[in-house]
This record gives sequence, C-alpha cells and structure tokens, in this order.
Amino acid sequence: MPANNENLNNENLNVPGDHIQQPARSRALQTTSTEAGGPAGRTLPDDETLLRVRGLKKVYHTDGGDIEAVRNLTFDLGRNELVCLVGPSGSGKTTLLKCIAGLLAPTEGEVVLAGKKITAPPKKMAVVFQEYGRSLFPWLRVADNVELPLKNAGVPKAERTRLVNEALEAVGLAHVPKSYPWQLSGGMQQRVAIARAVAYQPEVLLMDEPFAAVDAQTRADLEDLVRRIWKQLGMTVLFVTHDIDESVYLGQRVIILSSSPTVVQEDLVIDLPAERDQLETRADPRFTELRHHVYEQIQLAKKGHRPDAEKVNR
Ligand SMILES: Nc1ncnc2c1ncn2[C@@H]1O[C@H](COP(=O)(O)OP(=O)(O)OP(=O)(O)O)[C@@H](O)[C@H]1O
Repeated sequence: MPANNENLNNENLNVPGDHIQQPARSRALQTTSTEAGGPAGRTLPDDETLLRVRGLKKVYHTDGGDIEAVRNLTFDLGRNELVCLVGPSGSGKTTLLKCIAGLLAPTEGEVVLAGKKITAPPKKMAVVFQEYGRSLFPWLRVADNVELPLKNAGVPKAERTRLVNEALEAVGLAHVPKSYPWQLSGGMQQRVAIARAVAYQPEVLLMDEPFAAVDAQTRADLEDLVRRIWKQLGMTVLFVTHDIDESVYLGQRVIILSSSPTVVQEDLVIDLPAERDQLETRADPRFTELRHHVYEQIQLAKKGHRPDAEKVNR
C-alpha cells in the first residue's frame, strides 16, 4: 500500500516525519532547472529523443478573458522512458497532455513526435484518463472495448484477437473477456482502459491521473502493472499524478511544474534501482530523500515561487 500519499490539492498536508531532521543527502540530486542556467526541462540528443516539447504555450480565449494555462514548457522524452509529471492543481497538466495528444493546438511552440510536428492525434499514441467509467462503452463487453480502436484502425481480425488476448493477459483480465464494464470493480475497469491502450501498441502512452479514483491497495497493484507493461512493451510513458510518492515510485524522471502560468520548475532524475518493490523501494532512504525534495518543490510552487521570476516581474 502506498505509504504517506500526498494529495497536492490539500493545503494542510504535512509530510510525516517533516519535523524530524533529515539525514544528510547520500548523493547529489540530478536536476535540470532554469536556476541552473539551462532550459528547465531535460533535453536529449536527437537520436535518443522520441517526443520533443518546445516553448509550449497555451492560452484559452474565453468570454471572461484570456487564461494563460501554460506559459513556456520545454523538455524531451527519450525512447522507452517512464516520466512522471507533477504540479499544483490548475498548473496545466491536462492542458499539456491534450497538446501532446494533438487534441489541442498550442498557442505558441510545438510538440514533435519522432521528428514530426503533432497537429492532430498521432496514430502511435494512446491516452488513459482518470474517468475510466466514462471512457469505456458500457454496452460493449470487455474484449470488445479493447478491440474497438484496433477495429477503427483497420487491423485484421486475427491480429486483433491476438492483440486483445495479449493485452488482457498482461493486465490480469484474461478471465473476464465477456463481462461488461459495469460488472467489474473500479480497479478492473481501469485495467480494461489500460489494456485497450496497450493493445493499440502505442509508442507513447499518456496517462492523466489514471489511478485517482481507485482504492490504495488497487492503486499499488496498478502502479506495478504500469511498470511491468512499460518494461515488457518498451513504450515511452508520460504519467500525470497528484501523488508525490507515486511519481517517485514510478518514474525514471519527475518533471515538476510551477504554478500557473506554467513553466518547468524542475526536472529530477529518480536514481532508484530499476527493480521497484512497494515495500522495499518505499523504505529506501533515497526514496525518502527524493520524495522530500519533490514535496519541497511543490510547496515552493504553491507559494508562487517561479524559476522564471525575474522574467515574470520584468
Ligand atoms: N477549456 C478550457 N477553457 C478555459 N480555461 C481552461 C480550459 N481548460 C483548462 N482551463 C484553465 O487552464 C488552467 C489549467 O488547467 P488544467 O486542467 O490543464 O490544469 P491541471 O494541472 O490539469 O489541473 P488539476 O491538477 O486540477 O487537474 C486552469 O486555470 C483552468 O481553469
């Protein structure tokens, strides 16, 4: 079970043990931030990069005036990387994901997938949202829900059957292909949504707070499921979460967004061993250091600290 979940929406949250003096850091944290002089997000050489986000800005034009949701985001995702994204409520996480998914046009800047600028939903990308209840079709059986995007993509029947069976196997639902979503628990429904995304064999899997609505034990199981599938299938995963522990447990990197209008506050390497375990990893002193650091950064962001403060005030 995830210990010490931290919901960033809760203004009164405390890190248990915060009053205890923290041990000296065992080794330096690997971060990229504007304060270090470079672009806030980590950028990679061309041959290692799958997804590039460059100078991304999004302004919503509403009857009540303009809302600058995202000011300037720059970072790269490498092939087969699992990167988590955290930030205060309203910092533009969903907006960013929608721009990456080609569902929203950026006001400035661009998102580039495998060298091609994204202007519409790319074929090799899948998204899993929090609201699995709304994303599954209640009148379709589990296997038919998973099969639908493959049908729409024109994948031949035999191939579809193989992909659906493999995906249901991978998420531990091979025994319920004929059930309807409403006959399953919340955690199982979210597994169906993950299976549907996985069967599609995306190069990039975007996940927007996918476990926010499930209980803690199910959440821990689903976290391990994501890491297992990510390793098995070799996708690039961008995982948005409100939960600091979850971001550190899952990610190879954690990108921390500032408060709105949003820039990358910090891009932190999670240098925990590749084999993660709910009990052992979370008991690792390095895990505590990393989560403490992410928590501090989020608190700074919530208090309005901005890495681009001089530019903002100018
Ligand atoms: N369709 C829209 N029209 C106008 N403003 C919007 C729209 N969608 C989002 N916003 C505004 O953009 C800002 C960022 O919203 P967004 O949902 O991307 O943030 P978030 O970080 O995902 O939030 P949360 O953590 O609460 O889910 C907010 O001020 C929000 O009110």
